[in-house]
Amino acid sequence: MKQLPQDYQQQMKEGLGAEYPAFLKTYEDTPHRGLRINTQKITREEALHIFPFSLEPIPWCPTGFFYQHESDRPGKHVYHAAGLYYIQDPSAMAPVEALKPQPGETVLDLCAAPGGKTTQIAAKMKGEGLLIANEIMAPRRKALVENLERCGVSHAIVLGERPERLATRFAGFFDRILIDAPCSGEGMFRKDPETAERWSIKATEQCAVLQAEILEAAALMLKPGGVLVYSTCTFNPSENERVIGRFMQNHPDFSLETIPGHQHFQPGRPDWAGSDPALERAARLWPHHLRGEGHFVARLQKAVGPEGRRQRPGKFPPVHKDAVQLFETFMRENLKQPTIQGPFTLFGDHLYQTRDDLPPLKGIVVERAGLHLGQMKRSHFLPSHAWAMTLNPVDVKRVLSFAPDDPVLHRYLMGEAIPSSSEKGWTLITVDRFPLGWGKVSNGLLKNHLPRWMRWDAHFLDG
Ligand SMILES: C[S@@+](CC[C@H](N)C(=O)[O-])C[C@H]1O[C@@H](n2cnc3c(N)ncnc32)[C@H](O)[C@@H]1O
Repeated sequence: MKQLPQDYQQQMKEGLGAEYPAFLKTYEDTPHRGLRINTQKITREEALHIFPFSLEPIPWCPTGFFYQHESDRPGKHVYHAAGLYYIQDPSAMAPVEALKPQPGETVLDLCAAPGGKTTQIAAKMKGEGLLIANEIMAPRRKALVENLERCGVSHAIVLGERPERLATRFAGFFDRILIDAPCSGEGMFRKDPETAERWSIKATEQCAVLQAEILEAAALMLKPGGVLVYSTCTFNPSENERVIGRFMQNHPDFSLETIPGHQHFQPGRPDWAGSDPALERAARLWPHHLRGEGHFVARLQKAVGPEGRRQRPGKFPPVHKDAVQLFETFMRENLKQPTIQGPFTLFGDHLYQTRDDLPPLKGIVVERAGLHLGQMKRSHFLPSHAWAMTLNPVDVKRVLSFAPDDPVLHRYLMGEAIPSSSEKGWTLITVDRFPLGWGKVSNGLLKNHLPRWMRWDAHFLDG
């Protein structure tokens, strides 16, 4: 890797003292690679049985595994397109393990794109409860939506707001909140050397101001008794212990908890923040102590107390009954039994399954009001990719299933139409029993309905 910024080296040397040479040496090593099994689609046991990769458990995440980058290439396997796993830095799996979201809860992922941690939360919630994924940057939101679709997440709403604006609607609303904060990214210099080029002491100070603002907004949105996890991928104490230390001083109703799995990590460093010894309960993930990049994780609990008054639920635009009828006709014609009930809402001509227990969202950027079901055309309904990825093939009338290495399946993934003698109509394409997308059969040909972002280009499998 290129030269590390001088100021950065100096800062790490002063902080780490005798440990510094071991830390510096990690920049000569190849980063470790991880994937996380998406247990919303496949059990850990079945995954370990069918995945053709050499996997080794990641000690701090039961669904996480190290893989061999050169020989495995999991990003190029059909099972990736089917959302059976998410490729994620091993250390980045720690914050959601610390958050411990449960099925049925109301959870906010406040800085969500590209969705590594949102999909991890979703798997833990097993599709039950409400998951709000917020991402302020529009292009990053697109990647977030695509990852949620690929992983078959059905119970998420995607918003795109500044945290303080969200706090005006969601006061005291969430059981758990994750802040995977924007940061100076020092922990990623090895994996992503460009982050080092953007680094400066001034940038770390600006990040610290932003992080404190985000924490304040999140604190307002947490229910009494709720849990908040704050994480960064930087080593800088000004963005870690100092942000949390100041927050704790100003919020005596919050306590710092030892994170689950703490034994795998190093303690937080109150001595670097001139602050509360309780900061040792936070965790530092160091590349010279474990097989992963640099991370910081702190878990805070809000004291139990009376719940404040919630805003009355808002209403999404109503859906004309003709639109619902068109969708129900589609379900009757193509599914063995209806799998979706309302409430529904329409954004333009796009139909969503949404919720009726949300606060009013007028004026808030809503990227996805729930599960995107499809598009209403004049006389028919065009089903969405997002919905296909949540379906259980046993509920679908026409299914075309392929083995992972079938060349015809690879042509489908490249966006081609494929010959088919199957019955006419909408058909769910699967690899083994896992959905990949829609096709529509007529006149001996299956027309391809994969969205562009899902399609492999001609060189995808090269190299
Ligand atoms: C570390 S990344 C999140 C990674 C993500 N949690 C994951 O696991 O895939 C931080 C995110 O915070 C977003 N962000 C930037 N400024 C923000 C702000 N003022 N408030 C909230 N989020 C912000 C960035 O766009 C970025 O996507």
